[in-house]
Amino acid sequence: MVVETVTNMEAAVLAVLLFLLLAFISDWRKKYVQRDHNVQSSLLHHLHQFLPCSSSSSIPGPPGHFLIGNMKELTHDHLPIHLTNLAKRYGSVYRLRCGNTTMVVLNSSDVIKEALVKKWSDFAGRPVSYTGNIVSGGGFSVSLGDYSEEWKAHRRLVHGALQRCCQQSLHQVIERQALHLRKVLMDYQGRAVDLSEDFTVAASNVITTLTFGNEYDKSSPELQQLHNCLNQIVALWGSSWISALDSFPLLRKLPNPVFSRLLQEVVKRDEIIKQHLNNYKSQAKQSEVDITGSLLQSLDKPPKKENGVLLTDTHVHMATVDLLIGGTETTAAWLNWTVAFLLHRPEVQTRVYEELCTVLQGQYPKYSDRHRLPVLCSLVSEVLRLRPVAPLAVPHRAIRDSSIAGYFIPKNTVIIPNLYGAHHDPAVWADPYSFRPERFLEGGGGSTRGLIPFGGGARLCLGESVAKMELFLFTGYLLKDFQFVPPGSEASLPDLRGVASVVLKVKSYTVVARPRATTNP
Ligand code: HEM
Repeated sequence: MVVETVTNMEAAVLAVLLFLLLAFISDWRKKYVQRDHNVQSSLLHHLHQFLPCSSSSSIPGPPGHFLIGNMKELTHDHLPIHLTNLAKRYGSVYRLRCGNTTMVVLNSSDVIKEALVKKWSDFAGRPVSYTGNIVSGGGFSVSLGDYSEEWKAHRRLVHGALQRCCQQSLHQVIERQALHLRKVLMDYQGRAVDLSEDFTVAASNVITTLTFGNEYDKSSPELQQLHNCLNQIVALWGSSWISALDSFPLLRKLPNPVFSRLLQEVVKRDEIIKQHLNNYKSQAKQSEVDITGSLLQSLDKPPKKENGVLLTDTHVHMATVDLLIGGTETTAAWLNWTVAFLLHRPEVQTRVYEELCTVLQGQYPKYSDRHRLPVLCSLVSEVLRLRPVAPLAVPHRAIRDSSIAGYFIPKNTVIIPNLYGAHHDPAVWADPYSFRPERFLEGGGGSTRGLIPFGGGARLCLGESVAKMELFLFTGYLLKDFQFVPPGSEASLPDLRGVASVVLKVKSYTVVARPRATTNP
């Protein structure tokens, strides 16, 4: 015990010295958010050398290096692919150690469902951290808040508001944005363009309409400010300069401009959201079909206490942050992937278009038409399978001792559900790396039962119903009116490997949206 304390102290002192050294020799004041990943990785790599490794367990896993454990495995630029490759050697459940933290990576839909769905109450926690606490406004967010009575009441409140709005207003809101997107594409008049920003604006407008009662133009300074701020927070929080603070508390006493910047962005975020919510409250049009209206009205209704938990404006505030962050980049990335895959297999586009023409005879699809449009649905499912946009979900934490696939999992183990790996499991999917939507059609051999793009159990994506309606309607509207073609030769086809961060995105590419002959200008 004494030896361990001394070792920890030495490690902390060495870490501080190393941190200072690295801080001075690198030009870290410049562009520290976008700066190269290698410098950050090497910082963590060095710092983690000084952490003690925990004792071995029977769960298989790659051998750890002296002092740094398996840190190197986590610094790969495409982590989901790397973790999936490790599963080929170590099986569908393996462990990685980083400092004092043991992570268990789950790589098949069976083991992920065992943990997240069957044993949901054992694995519903989130890892608690110093910086996570700051980003989540003191643990008040649904996505990062740890499992507790308060968290349950909060999630239930937001879930209820989303359900009401799905039933009453969501369809209309998405239709409006899909028509707006159609106009934006028409205005490009067949020029080759990168559509990623237009997809982001469309997805974001669905959420801002539901939360603030407002939609924005691509050029709107308010929208730019909101997106920049939220994207900065996600990028800064993911940087190693920040995660080092969680592992090495002593570093919190040192000046850290990246951390100061994170604090500033969080303050800015909170000001923006507060202002929008205040504007919303002063509007005459607030109603129960908006998420915010619904949330606020729930707070106003006595009793405010759910199971002894008092929900406040802060919960509404953080729920808005959750929905904006969770509901914008994910949906937008999925739309961008869909067009990218369609450029590689244009005959799939033709099949969807023919189905839309035959079944709907010139009308736009309604969500209730989905049972009559199996080809369109198969496209949605296949893109969700091949490129689950949240490829490693959000880490879970074991809140008590438990087991997965017969392995003992001690309390506080961090669980990484590798959704990307599960969706490429050759035991479940024939030819798993190929884009073949037809696998989901009758006789195609694939089943949506193997899909888990939204996670599962207590932490199932809160926006699953919103997202499913968006993916179906946006794709149906776009493919009814446009044929997507590459701007030039085969060489201009998008790179399908992707860039993996919290969200798995396609590398930027350009495309021509050619109006169909049947499309009215
Ligand atoms: C293609 C679209 C989307 C995908 C693939 C997706 C996927 C996911 C995944 C995998 C998780 C983590 C689940 C876990 O921890 O096990 C998650 C969480 C979450 N998502 Fe989504 N999501 C999408 C769209 C949305 C939308 C549109 C919203 C909001 C309207 C949203 C809000 C959230 C929230 C709030 C959480 C945190 C839930 C919690 O911790 O309890 N997501 N999502």
